[in-house]
Amino acid sequence: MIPFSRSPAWLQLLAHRDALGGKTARELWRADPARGAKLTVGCAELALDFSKQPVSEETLASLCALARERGLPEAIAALFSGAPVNTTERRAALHMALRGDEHTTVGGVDVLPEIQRGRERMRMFSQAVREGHWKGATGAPVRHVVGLGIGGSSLGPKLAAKALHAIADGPQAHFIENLDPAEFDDTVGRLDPAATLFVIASKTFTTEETMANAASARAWIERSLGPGAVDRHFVAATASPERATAWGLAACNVFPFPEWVGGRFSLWSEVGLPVAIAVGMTAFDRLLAGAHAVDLEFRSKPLERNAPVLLALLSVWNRNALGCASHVVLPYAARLTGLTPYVQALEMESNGKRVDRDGTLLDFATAPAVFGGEGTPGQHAFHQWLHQGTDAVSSDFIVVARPMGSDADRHARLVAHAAAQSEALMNGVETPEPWRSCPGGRASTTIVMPALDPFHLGSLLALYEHKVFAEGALWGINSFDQWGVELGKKIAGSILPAARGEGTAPDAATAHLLSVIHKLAQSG
Ligand SMILES: O=P(O)(O)OC[C@H]1O[C@H](O)[C@H](O)[C@@H](O)[C@@H]1O
Repeated sequence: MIPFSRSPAWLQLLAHRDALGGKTARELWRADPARGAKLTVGCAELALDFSKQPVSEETLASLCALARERGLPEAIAALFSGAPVNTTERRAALHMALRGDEHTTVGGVDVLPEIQRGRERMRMFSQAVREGHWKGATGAPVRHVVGLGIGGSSLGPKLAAKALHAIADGPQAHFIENLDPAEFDDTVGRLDPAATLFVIASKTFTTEETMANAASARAWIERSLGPGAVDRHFVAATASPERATAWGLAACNVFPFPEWVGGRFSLWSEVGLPVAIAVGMTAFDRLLAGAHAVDLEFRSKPLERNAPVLLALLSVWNRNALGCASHVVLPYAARLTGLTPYVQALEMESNGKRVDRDGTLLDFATAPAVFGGEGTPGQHAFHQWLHQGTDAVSSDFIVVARPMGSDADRHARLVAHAAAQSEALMNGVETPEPWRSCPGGRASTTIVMPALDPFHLGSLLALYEHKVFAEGALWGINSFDQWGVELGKKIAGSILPAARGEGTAPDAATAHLLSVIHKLAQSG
């Protein structure tokens, strides 16, 4: 395939950009006051307002031509077919199958029966825990469920548990990710072991942080309830069930999920168990249904009205034509605080790549740095950089239409701030005092959710998943592997003896750093 940077449709887009002559969304709005309706697209029950992006209808048409030239419709079809689109690991990426009821084959095997079995086991187990039929070793019902996982095995459940707090009527969900034992101590310090259930979520069941936290949790349970208590206080969600049983879990406490579920796409699988326990399986089903509704649209809607595709095309436009090296995700909802790290992992692990699917070094930029955080607190922290910093940046605002708390007026104020920020970023302001002036011309999309509930949350997350896949397909990269994270893990292993003070560091720079750390450790 011709590299993205040399594809004729892209070269045409660059010429179109030059012809636009830096026209901003503000100028485009002046020229066409009906632009709002034309550039607002529905996605399941979400609405995406693209009208503050510096694009004309012609730009969007050319971007869609780029998508066709890059084979995006074929890539979407391949994704849904169960083909091994994750080429370096020779795996399908079929997380969509977890939220639908279609027969899809992977390697000649229909995956639906296995998925339905898994969903049924989740339903029965979460119900038993929520209704108090599943009891701890002392006979006490579960009041706290603690997810032990990291990365893809934690970000999704953690985000969803917090986002759905308003309907969480089961045991309280907690999450421990860090290798730093302080997080473990601080979390379990407030819990009663007799009423605590741990869900070890790890696709590989080898990840250092998760296994360290699982070992600490087992010691904590055994210390107060005895060695026999493990069976009543631990379950696992994993694609390596044999490792989980080798760890000491009864086979009936292991909830396996298939290899073709990528870590950062695993919320929809048994990894979502802490969420199902906290909000109930009916609500979890709605989360799946909301995501499924987006899957259907992504698969079948024309590119011109296909929201994940348009998000991806605009991202490529901002990144490669307009030079935005960073992208901010700004949910105006306190309960959506987990969205930014979730999207960050999705985008940066999937598309933070420097070679294409054939291994050829790329000569164009890929994933932007993603950061951000909830509005309005971010307005008092990093938004200054958005308004007056020297770098080009694009933004996603996420607004919930219906009030989330008890005070409707405060919700109106929250909405006003979200709208004000995107307007200020687009329009800027010119004043005689240069330090007050804001240049404007910053691109943003606003995603409106009718309500913060399971269905719309599912839709929002699937929207981002498919955006990231489409973007990777346009660039010609494999969005489903993450080899870059392995190097640091390997080096940490070789440094560990020296970090413990029991060996020599593998290189001079590390030896120096460890000596500084060890010296300060002893100084207290
Ligand atoms: O689920 P696990 O096998 O424990 O993996 C947890 C996480 O760690 C890895 O290093 C990857 O970077 C993530 O994509 C993955 O989700």
